[in-house]
Amino acid sequence: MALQGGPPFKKFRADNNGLIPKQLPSSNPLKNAYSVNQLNGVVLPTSNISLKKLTQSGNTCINGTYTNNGKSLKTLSDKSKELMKQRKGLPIYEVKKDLVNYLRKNETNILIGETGSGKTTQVPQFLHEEALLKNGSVVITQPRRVAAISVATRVAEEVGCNLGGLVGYSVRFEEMVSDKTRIKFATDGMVLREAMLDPLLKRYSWVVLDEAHERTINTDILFGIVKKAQRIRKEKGKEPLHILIMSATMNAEKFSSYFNDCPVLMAEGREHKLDINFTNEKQDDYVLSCLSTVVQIHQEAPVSDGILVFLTGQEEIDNACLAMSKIVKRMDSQNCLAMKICPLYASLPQHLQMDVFQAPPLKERRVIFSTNIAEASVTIPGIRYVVDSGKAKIRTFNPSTGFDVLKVRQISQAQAWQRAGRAGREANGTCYHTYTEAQFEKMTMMPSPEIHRSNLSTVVLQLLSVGVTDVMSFDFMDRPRQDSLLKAIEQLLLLEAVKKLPSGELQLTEDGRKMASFPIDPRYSKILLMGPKYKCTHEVLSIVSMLSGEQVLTTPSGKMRHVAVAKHKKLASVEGDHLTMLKIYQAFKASKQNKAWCHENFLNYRNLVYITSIRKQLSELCVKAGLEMLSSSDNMDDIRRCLLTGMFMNVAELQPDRKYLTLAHHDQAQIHPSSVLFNSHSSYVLYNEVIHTANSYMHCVSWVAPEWLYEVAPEYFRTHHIKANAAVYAKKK
Ligand SMILES: Nc1ncnc2c1ncn2[C@@H]1O[C@H](COP(=O)(O)OP(=O)(O)OP(=O)(O)O)[C@@H](O)[C@H]1O
Repeated sequence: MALQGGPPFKKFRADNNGLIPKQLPSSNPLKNAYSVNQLNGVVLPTSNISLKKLTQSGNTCINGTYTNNGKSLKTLSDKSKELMKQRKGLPIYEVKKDLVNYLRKNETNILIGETGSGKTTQVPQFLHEEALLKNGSVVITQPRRVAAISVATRVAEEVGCNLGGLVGYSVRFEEMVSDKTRIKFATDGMVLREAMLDPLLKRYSWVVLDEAHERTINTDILFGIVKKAQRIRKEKGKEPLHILIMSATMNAEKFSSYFNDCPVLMAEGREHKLDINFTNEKQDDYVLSCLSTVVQIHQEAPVSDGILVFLTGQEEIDNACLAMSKIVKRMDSQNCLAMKICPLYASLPQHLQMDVFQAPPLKERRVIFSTNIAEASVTIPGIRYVVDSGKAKIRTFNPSTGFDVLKVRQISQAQAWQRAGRAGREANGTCYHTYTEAQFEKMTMMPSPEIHRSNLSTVVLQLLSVGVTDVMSFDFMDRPRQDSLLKAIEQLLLLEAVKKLPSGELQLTEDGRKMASFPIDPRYSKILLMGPKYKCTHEVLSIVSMLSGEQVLTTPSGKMRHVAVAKHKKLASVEGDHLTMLKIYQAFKASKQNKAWCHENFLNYRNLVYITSIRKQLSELCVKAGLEMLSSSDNMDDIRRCLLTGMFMNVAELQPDRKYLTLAHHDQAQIHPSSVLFNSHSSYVLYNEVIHTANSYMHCVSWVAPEWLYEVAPEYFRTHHIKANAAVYAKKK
């Protein structure tokens, strides 16, 4: 069929004209792509054990009866029998006996196995079945909530229990656990929070740090925490804490050396074949390349074969979904198969995220456009094809502004491999990387540790709350830069979240302890803490929730653009973007969360619903922290004063040339055209972030009075001089 596609479609046409994506040998698709050993870039220490296919232990399911320590538990249903058959087919299951022996022998192990080999779902069950948990339980960390929930759901099914029974999960603001839970999947952030209350992690006999290669901040901190907990438990003669580090793609030598030269176990083999393809030529537009690849697959593959496409962010994904549905409509008229298109990103309401883990539709092809939240750990039913753009939004810290920004960047080889690994899980699979093999070779092997790319104040706060007082000498696997750590400490000192003891050690203040209980930037939690003082807890809760969610204004292109702009203007507040956010949130609540109202006003309904849920969760934490829930809906000044208590480091002053100068770093910046204050010239403004493109733009801006600055943070503004400061200061004196 003829697609009106243009060059990118052509590039992927399988028409033997030299434009077919390069296919690696199918007999051993990994051979010419990359293998675990190559990824390590090192020869593994000789003590490492390669777990080849060995005989099955097979002692957990005898004639359809599930046993634990020889005790018959229950007869398996047909579904469970089928699941048991699937389990036994997994490469990890085949080496169960050997693996369990090694795990029993060593307190710390590293396990490397191909994607889909069964590490995440099987190893925790082995620990339970083989009584390695003793009286404790195992927690398996995941960098993302969607993985924690979906894997827990699968393991509960395999074990034959309800979620929250023997198998449970714990993610931010949501837990499915009970006294019976022995196998718990949790986000790394949740385990870190548990460590704040119980630094020795006493309830666990095993901690499994899964997808360790991702090197999220939380996982990196956990490395140090579990290592220390293991050592102290040993010194105190307490029950040992076993540590297991797992991934398909990791630098084994580095991890082994950090964990006291622990052994590295390698489980070889994969259950299903995976074909890896690269393009022959560089692509100009990765979104278009992904769309054209999907179209090609859609024309050729059976309807039951699902496609998972990796793009970078919400907006791009929403646009890709829209573009795809238009393409399919055109194809429909030419008798093409129907397609169900699903977005998948973190700010999507959870029930929609989990929808993709349901069985795929029968008569439509399912195509999922996802961010990297589906990159590791997950098995999405029906996915046989992966299309990888090679890009992701990656957190980067700008030390001159003090802010983290998400930027579209090239992924690492390890991430490319993880993405490919989402196909070939239930059956043979194929991955199309929409970049050349030469481009792949140039990618870094591993993602750089997030701790090196982020605002460290949250990290320092977390370290202090788990009792690490000498932050500068914490056992980091990759130590953050000294100046970044010092800057983070300085920010926390300014926010009065920490204080310096005469010994030089840092101590959390009462406010700091409360701030650490909020899973948000310390600047935002400080604002919430100050809500009662300015009698506006409710208002700042709404604003902070809006700031923590995704963009709610939708601005279509074309004719409707000016209609949207006019509608948005009606919701604008003259005080600035923060109070505009409040107005929008309040109007949404007043509409009773009405979808049609959102549509009429060009607001993203889904994002507003998500923000409502964030607000609810933060509000519960405020109550837990003992904050008075006060409201001053008519006092706009006090609300901005309160915002300043956390954001006083983000103030800019108008200069005679009508540009602003940030007081923290004396950088020139302009108000971004999307701000309601664009074109206004208030002497002082509060901004949320400065984004550097060709110009430096302040985003999310509100005007503030100079005397408020002095009231809110007198010390800070004594040293960060403002023109009006001298007068105000003199008056106060
Ligand atoms: N929700 C699910 N539905 C169907 N099959 C599943 C599901 N979850 C897991 N599986 C099966 O179990 C296999 C092993 O999954 P598991 O997540 O344990 O592998 P893994 O080795 O941890 O992979 P990765 O390194 O990619 O996280 C999958 O390849 C798939 O065959």
